[in-house]
Amino acid sequence: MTLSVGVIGTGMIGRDHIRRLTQVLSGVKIVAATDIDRGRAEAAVPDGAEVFDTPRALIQSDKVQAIVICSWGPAHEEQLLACIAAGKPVFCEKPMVTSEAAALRVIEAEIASGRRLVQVGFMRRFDADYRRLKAVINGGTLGAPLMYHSVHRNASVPAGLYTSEMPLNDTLVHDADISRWLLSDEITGVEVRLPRRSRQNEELRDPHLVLLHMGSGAIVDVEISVNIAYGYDIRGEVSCELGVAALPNRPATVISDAHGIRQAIPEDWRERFIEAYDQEFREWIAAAAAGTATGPSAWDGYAATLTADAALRAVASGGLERISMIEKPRLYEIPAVLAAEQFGAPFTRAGS
Ligand SMILES: NC(=O)c1ccc[n+]([C@@H]2O[C@H](COP(=O)([O-])OP(=O)(O)OC[C@H]3O[C@@H](n4cnc5c(N)ncnc54)[C@H](O)[C@@H]3O)[C@@H](O)[C@H]2O)c1
Ligand SMILES: O[C@H]1[C@H](O)[C@@H](O)[C@H](O)[C@@H](O)[C@H]1O
Repeated sequence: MTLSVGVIGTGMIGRDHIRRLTQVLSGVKIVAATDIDRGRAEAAVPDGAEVFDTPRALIQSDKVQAIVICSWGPAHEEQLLACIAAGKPVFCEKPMVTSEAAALRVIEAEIASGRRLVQVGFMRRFDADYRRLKAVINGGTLGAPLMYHSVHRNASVPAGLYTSEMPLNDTLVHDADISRWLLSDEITGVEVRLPRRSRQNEELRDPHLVLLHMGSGAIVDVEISVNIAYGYDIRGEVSCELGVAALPNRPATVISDAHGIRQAIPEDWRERFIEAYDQEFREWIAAAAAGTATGPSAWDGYAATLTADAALRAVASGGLERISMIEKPRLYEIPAVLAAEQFGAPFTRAGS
């Protein structure tokens, strides 16, 4: 079966996803698109695909079986709710939504629909290096994870479009999600420290040092730098009781010349996570063709939103901001057998 997909939002990542869905992956075709800038959608779609005037018309069209949302965060809620109301599987780029109330509305609608329809674009979970790191932690030979050090550096961010809240409600959401996933834990509190401000972009508060307090007592520190100039640099290291497990450096050609010996650094996320995005969509296509979703869920989108909100409050208060989640609905509990298949054996202490 070939899954017929409609794309909402044909900006930077929307076009990149259209490229992978038309040129890289199989079992899928782009049949429709829409963007508030109609010309942009027309330029982005393959021949034969229809450009709709509104997201609602695209979602309700009989020719569209599943939807990919790549519009701006504040537009996601309405579009997600329309997809759920139409009973169609939907891949939604992060952030899933931009408020706790909106996240709860999405969760409530999905539960009422009776099955998972929403997959959130936390692509790190599909990256082979992160998956190997999680398998090592789950394997238990290093003992319990105590600290996770996460580094999230962007070379630059678009002036005027990327606002001062976005390091915490747009960028940090990836680190929040991967921390929960790697440590199989929930975030219960957030602190933010503001170092000396970078002169790279005087308009923005940058960088941020964020501390995520996990339910188990583990602590995650996250460096968010969005004007680091030299490239897109993502690092991660988990300190456990008996050892340390870290993401490897990315393989890149080693260049030797008059400036020394060096390796190129990815320019942005499209290059660094290219295989992860491909895998994320491979798994989404299979799930959507079966009428459902896989991987990061509306529950994970909700958790990331709560973390972003708490981080913004922590900047204002200067202290520890607690997070309290609703009880996890059964829809979002991964059946144990599936979890073991996906993530390796459940975590056990070494020697136990
Ligand atoms: N997972 C990742 O690593 C990753 C990377 C980049 C962007 N993103 C996310 O993807 C989304 C898009 O980011 P981008 O960088 O492509 O932004 P962008 O500004 O380049 O593109 C967004 C597009 O959506 C359109 N749009 C906005 N609101 C709309 C609406 N209500 N209806 C129809 N079209 C609408 C805009 O006109 C624009 O063309 C954001 O939520 C962003 O956080 C995720
Ligand atoms: O939308 C992008 C994207 O999510 C990237 O992965 C992240 O590094 C950027 O900070 C963010 O602005």
